[in-house]
Amino acid sequence: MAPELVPTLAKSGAAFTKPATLARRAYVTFLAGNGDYVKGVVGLAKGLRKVKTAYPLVVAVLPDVPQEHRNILESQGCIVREIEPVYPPENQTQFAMAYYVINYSKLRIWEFVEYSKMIYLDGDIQVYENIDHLFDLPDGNFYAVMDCFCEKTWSHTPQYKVGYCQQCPEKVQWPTKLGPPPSLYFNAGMFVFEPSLDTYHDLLKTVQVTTPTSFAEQDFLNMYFKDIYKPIPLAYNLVLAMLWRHPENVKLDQVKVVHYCAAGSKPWRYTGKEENMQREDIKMLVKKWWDIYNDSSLDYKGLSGSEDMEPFVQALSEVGHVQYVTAPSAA
Ligand SMILES: O=c1ccn([C@@H]2O[C@H](COP(=O)(O)OP(=O)(O)O)[C@@H](O)[C@H]2O)c(=O)[nH]1
Ligand SMILES: OC[C@H]1O[C@H](O[C@@H]2[C@@H](O)[C@H](O)[C@@H](O)[C@H](O)[C@@H]2O)[C@H](O)[C@@H](O)[C@H]1O
Ligand SMILES: [Mn+2]
Repeated sequence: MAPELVPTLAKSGAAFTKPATLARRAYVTFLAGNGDYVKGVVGLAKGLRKVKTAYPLVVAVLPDVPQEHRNILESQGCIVREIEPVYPPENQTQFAMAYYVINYSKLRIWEFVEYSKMIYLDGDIQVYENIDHLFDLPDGNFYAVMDCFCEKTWSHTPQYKVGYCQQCPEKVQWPTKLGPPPSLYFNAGMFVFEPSLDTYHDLLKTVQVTTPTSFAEQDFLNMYFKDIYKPIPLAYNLVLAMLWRHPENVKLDQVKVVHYCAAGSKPWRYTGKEENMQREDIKMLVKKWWDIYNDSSLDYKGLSGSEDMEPFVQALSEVGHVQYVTAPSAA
């Protein structure tokens, strides 16, 4: 049964179109376990509300996410969808982080075909400026931001060993003796994609015949979407290590999305003890995350709380399954 669509009324007013012609778009994130990542997802839900996105946030939860956490997410206006885990084939691979094995379950989001276009965001991401315009990128491609190969987590790779990084390909040339340089490689913490059952079934079939590698489903997605991957600017997914690895590529005041993936940078676990965690920019970004997380004015107020919701909209929303799309206000 299609999930209850939680209408989000954009400040620009809402236009109604018949369900058949809805622009079915949503943000989606992934939550596993009964630990503290739920704080990341609550922060993300509040951050998206703060930037007045016109679209809902779907949370794909593994069965081990407790009901209490699901209730918290629903109380924050999220659409909670339970998914089954996806396990890679038995293997001897040493993942860069042991828990990365659970990230293969992200692949279930291709099954969410009630949406025509989705933006995936890790739970350790925060959106500080509206990025709804990314939904208008041309269909048929996979959009994401290029990653960096300079962190120790990459020390097992040939590019790290020769000092090559796609973020500065002119600095250390890719040695021709190693063949062609690696294809452009994206960080899988944020991407724009189109759910499709054909793609979904092919992904799951391909995973079972693909030897896992250290960055788990990120490596897999890069291999799978290599031919249709289109890089988008770093402003849409600032992998924090870029601040010390490639500062020349970062214009922090233009960054719209921050990915708290550097060791020790998860705001809800931040102690400041790890390498680079005492940097002023890191401390500022962690505070920025907490300011949103702690801002009760950003809590979801449900339908009754949307005082600017016209009575007509209120009545319609009570029949459920209505998704609002933004439209230029008449004024
Ligand atoms: O215990 C966990 C580990 C990961 N995740 C989800 O999986 C994503 C990817 O893991 P993580 O962001 O820790 O990887 P990183 O980007 O730091 O390498 C997280 O953002 C969460 O959305 C989760 O829900 N519970
Ligand atoms: O399971 C593999 C993970 O791989 C990625 O994280 C890594 C990777 O980007 C490295 O390149 C960075 O060096 C590292 O810091 C970062 O944590 C995704 O962000 C995450 O969602 C997930 O897919
Ligand atoms: Mn992440």
